[in-house]
Amino acid sequence: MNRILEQALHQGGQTVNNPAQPDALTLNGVHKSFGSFTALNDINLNVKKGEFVCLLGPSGCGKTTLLRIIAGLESANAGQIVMLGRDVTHQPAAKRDYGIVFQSYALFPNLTVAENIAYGLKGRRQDKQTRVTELLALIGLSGIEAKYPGQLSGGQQQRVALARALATSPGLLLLDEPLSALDARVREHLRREIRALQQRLGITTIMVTHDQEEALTMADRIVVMNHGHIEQIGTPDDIYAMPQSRFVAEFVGRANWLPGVVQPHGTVRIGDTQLAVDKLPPLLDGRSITLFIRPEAVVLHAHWQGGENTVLAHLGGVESLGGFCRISLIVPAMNNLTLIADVSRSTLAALNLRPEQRVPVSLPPAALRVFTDEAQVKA
Ligand SMILES: Nc1ncnc2c1ncn2[C@@H]1O[C@H](COP(=O)(O)OP(=O)(O)OP(=O)(O)O)[C@@H](O)[C@H]1O
Repeated sequence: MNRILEQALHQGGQTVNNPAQPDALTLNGVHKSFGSFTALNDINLNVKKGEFVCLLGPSGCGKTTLLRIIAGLESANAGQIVMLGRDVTHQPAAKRDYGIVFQSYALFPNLTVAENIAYGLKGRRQDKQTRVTELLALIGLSGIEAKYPGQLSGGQQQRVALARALATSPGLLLLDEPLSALDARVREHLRREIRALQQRLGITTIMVTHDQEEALTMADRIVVMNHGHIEQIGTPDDIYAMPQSRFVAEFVGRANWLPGVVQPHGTVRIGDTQLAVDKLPPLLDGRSITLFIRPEAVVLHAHWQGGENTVLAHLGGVESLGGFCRISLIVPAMNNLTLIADVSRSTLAALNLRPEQRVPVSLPPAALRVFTDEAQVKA
């Protein structure tokens, strides 16, 4: 029997799901208020074993509060928390099987690396030493047992904090913005390391972040939060390509928003331009809607060839963003609307753009999504 499940049954935890295949974590209707302020409202989430889930959202959206509720460091006002089939809603933190890493390194400064890692371990001294050696090898820092946290870099301290969180082989790893105090280069490196380690160990992980790039590159699934509720749960691809709300579309990646009116024959009119849209939802005739398209889906042409959804634009500006370029374009036939297009450096070179030039621009019908008010409308 699974060690954690066995432990759960010994502890007398209530088995809620099918014990043969329980999810690593289930949240049912979690609610949290601080006085009259609602920090979390009706949070429902299932996390499968071995999954890496990111809680992503702007400052104050409730992601840390949710992580703390999962950890038992904060209590919910309503709802249920189930870990591996065991209802832990009313269990204290010490009875929940997880390791946690916080943003600030939270290592004991007066203890050595070995003592920090072994802090939560029980058993014989020799066994602890073996485990510490094992964990230091796992995080690529063998041989630093005797050092103190103050003698380590920020990235090294976070890796030690990670080793400490993994020391008891917990069923769940909770990470609260573990990389945000580090500089960009170390952050990127550690991102890859943490993800590789998580996959190697197959440990279910929930990470809080406000950094969309971190979530998109690390997570199996992303939970996008806003004002205490979940806006969308999906894979990074889903979240990026099929945002269900305007909030998600704007928080994750860049977007062009084009206000238009749906025409009876199934196109969308913006100024003097009629745009074809794949899967235009029915029942919208005559309604004002907003079209959404990602900047990299906008296609620029070196020469006018006409074609569907192709218009001429004035070049507004070109911004170099390292690996790619962001081009702003003003479209007279679409109420002088400004479009943003992201293109590779080689595409830009091939286009050979000149300031006075009119650039043919296509908006592929398959890349256009229809939003009314705040939500995406699907056909
Ligand atoms: N102990 C508390 N007492 C009162 N309000 C709180 C408390 N803890 C959190 N809040 C409020 O609840 C909201 C959510 O806070 P939380 O820390 O979960 O947000 P967050 O999404 O993690 O943001 P950040 O990235 O800035 O940490 C915030 O408005 C915060 O001010």
